[in-house]
Amino acid sequence: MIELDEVGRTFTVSRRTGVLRRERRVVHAVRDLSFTVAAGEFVGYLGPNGAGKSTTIKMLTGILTPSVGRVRVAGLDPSRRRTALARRIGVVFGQRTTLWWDLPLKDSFQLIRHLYKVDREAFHRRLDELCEVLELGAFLATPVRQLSLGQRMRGDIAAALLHDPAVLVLDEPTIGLDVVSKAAVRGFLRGLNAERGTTVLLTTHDLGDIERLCRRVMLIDHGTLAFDGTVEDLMATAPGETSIEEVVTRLYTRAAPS
Ligand SMILES: Nc1ncnc2c1ncn2[C@@H]1O[C@H](COP(=O)(O)OP(=O)(O)OP(=O)(O)O)[C@@H](O)[C@H]1O
Repeated sequence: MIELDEVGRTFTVSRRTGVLRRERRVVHAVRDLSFTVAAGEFVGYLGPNGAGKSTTIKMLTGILTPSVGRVRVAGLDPSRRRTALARRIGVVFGQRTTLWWDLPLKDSFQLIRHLYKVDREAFHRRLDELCEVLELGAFLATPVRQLSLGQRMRGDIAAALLHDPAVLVLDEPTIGLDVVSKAAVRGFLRGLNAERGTTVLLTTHDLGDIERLCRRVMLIDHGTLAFDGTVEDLMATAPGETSIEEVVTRLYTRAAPS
């Protein structure tokens, strides 16, 4: 469902070093990154700040084009087939909303139905299901700006799934949520993957998300894949450690590649 083959992405940044002088520097946000995610997998994508996670997600969703290498999502090249891909992928950014701030939640959903050209009957069926499992009923008529963070996040997740995508990419979906809201979001995502077979790629700094949801974990560091395996394999990289926080801290603090 997701394929990356020797993908690299660089950015050129320039900074002023004198009155008339600028220094240009190439940042390798992602380099030589290869992995595949099969249909129905639930994969955690971990890495320290600046490791290259968002850059990867932006390439998967077609926002950024790779500098080198090949990306395929649902068989499509994301940067060339963004419209076709939009029908197959759902994306949730925990730090931003895709909903219309001043509109009631249900109006945002209607706009999304039109944008994605979702058939009216299929839309209402899907919305009813999502309202039930995400418990949206009580605030469907509330403007998004009046929603609590937990309510807004459940609204954003529903919005990403109204067109029933095969792949869901989540960027920190539980950030800032209290324990009850976190448990609700996690329970929903687990059910979505188990019951509908939706492929999920989850980026998070919350290792509780990883422990509770992901069978497989990929860890990116300095733009390259530093680990790919099960949570048990991850724990086995630091024998004697019992907490995932400690194991991940060890991996994050390893020497940077030259
Ligand atoms: N538009 C850009 N221009 C220049 N450098 C960039 C740009 N976007 C990302 N970078 C650099 O690429 C590297 C990877 O950034 P990226 O945002 O992908 O990391 P991340 O793993 O998502 O980090 P975080 O966990 O902090 O969100 C960083 O060194 C960052 O400064």
